[in-house]
Amino acid sequence: MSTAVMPVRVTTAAQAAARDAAAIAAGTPSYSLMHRAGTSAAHAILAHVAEVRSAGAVVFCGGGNNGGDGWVVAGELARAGCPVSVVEVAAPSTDDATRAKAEALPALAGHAEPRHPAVVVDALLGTGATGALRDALLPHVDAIAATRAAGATVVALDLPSGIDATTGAGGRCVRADITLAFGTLKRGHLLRRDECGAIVCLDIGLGPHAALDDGAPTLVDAAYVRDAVPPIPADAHKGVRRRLGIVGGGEGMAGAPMLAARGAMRSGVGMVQLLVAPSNVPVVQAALPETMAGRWPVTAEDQDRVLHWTHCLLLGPGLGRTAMTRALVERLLVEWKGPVVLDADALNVFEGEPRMLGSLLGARPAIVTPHPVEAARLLRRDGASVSAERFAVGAELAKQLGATVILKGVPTVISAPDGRVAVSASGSPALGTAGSGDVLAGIVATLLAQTGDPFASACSAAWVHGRAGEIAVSEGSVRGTSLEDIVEALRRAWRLDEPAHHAAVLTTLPAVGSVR
Ligand SMILES: NC(=O)C1=CN([C@@H]2O[C@H](COP(=O)(O)OP(=O)(O)OC[C@H]3O[C@@H](n4cnc5c(N)ncnc54)[C@H](OP(=O)(O)O)[C@@H]3O)[C@@H](O)[C@H]2O)[C@@H](O)CC1
Ligand SMILES: [K+]
Repeated sequence: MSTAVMPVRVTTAAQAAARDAAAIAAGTPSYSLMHRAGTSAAHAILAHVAEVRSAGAVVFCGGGNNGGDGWVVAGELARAGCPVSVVEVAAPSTDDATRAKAEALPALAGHAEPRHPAVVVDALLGTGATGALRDALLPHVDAIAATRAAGATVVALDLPSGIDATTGAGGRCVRADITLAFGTLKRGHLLRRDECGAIVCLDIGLGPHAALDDGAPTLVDAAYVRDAVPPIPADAHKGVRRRLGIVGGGEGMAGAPMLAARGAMRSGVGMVQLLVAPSNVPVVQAALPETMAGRWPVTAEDQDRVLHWTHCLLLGPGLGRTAMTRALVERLLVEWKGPVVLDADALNVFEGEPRMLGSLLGARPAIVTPHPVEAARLLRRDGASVSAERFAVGAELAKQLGATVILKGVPTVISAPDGRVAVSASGSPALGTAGSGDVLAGIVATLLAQTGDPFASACSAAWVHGRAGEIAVSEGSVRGTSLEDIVEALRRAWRLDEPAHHAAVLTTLPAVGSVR
């Protein structure tokens, strides 16, 4: 079992408040959390938008503690010499916000007003907001948007106002270029990447209370993957790097298993064997000469050959949703007791029968990789509700199947049958294309063959796949990035490096929405 450390949690509004409360109960004064949040935010603004020193900032403060954070930011920026003005949308209604305003006012007194501010700080609402934005705030949201249109960088404190921290719901809301999240990432951030811009999670001094054991998922990052996936030893041969059998590729669908094979080959696999429709064997062999190709294992002899050879089976890519598929998958799951990854049609043929699939999987290391529509099919519910409740649905499916579930999406949620949940937020819209899931399946099956740990393999594969998408896009554009580029970018993604950041920064996520 992996001993990986994943310090950043993904919380609901209530889980975020519980962490603040736990730190306060353990002796940290609540104002010190607000002060730390505000000063760290001011430092982040100075670091990200150098022009704020000369052009200044305008800070929109609401009446709650999010507004209090805004007052701390305003005071700190003024003390750093920036021109600063505050738009007080509501007078402070909490003791901490009242104190924050009182401490900021002397620094702001007599300060130059920014004429063309470089930064607009959104401190209207944070995790305490409920329901849609009240009408009284709409002119301020418009004013923030207008200043952004004039060239200012919008920095949201904790989260863009108007977005529900727990559900991501919300119609009108602030559109931020940078969101400075306090202590934890909120689910709403990951569900509304377009509005959050780049996300920087700041340490506000919650200490061990940030990791409160209340089921809040952990965020997968490069450090986790470095810990979970062992380096390839100097004397590794193809047996050490493991052999992977991929069963897929029905007529007209030879591409899917080949993409899975290419994901595997760019993730350190030792050998791949593709078992496809008889008519596809020559094309697969010609396109990927470094793999072995054969026909679906229908006879006992075919079956023995692959089952004695492989360390892990990946079933599904391009297999086709047919009675033959159901029979083949069932038979292989009975004959093969080792690790398996099931994707696409290997899942689709168990529509409405998760318990049946679970009994075939038994207690072996197993991973399923549905997208929301496939998960909906398995559970016989609608796809929209699966997306909306992805945190709960992933966990439910994992329990029913007794397998680790990668519920793909933005964000991807990984659930283990024992209740562990993680989130992978790496990625780019460039990954939203046919064949992307096949590449992921090849990566995850390789890691499962090598580590035997389904949860660590699933988390690591999801993160690396997303990271390859980020890298491919950073070197070009979303529109111009093909799956080819993403497979190629795995080479870089597997370096598992991450941007060096300041000690007060817990993690960063790049802006992925509205990026060309
Ligand atoms: N110790 C801590 O907890 C720490 C908390 N921290 C910070 O505090 C934030 C949470 O603060 P919070 O709980 O005070 O709530 P907050 O987000 O300011 O909103 C409440 C205000 O919004 C109003 N309002 C509500 N709904 C609305 C709507 N739909 N449309 C319009 N208005 C609406 C509501 O009005 P009311 O309902 O009272 O009339 C009230 O005025 C958190 O995100 C982080 O930034 C950090 O400093 C670290 C320490
Ligand atoms: K805000």
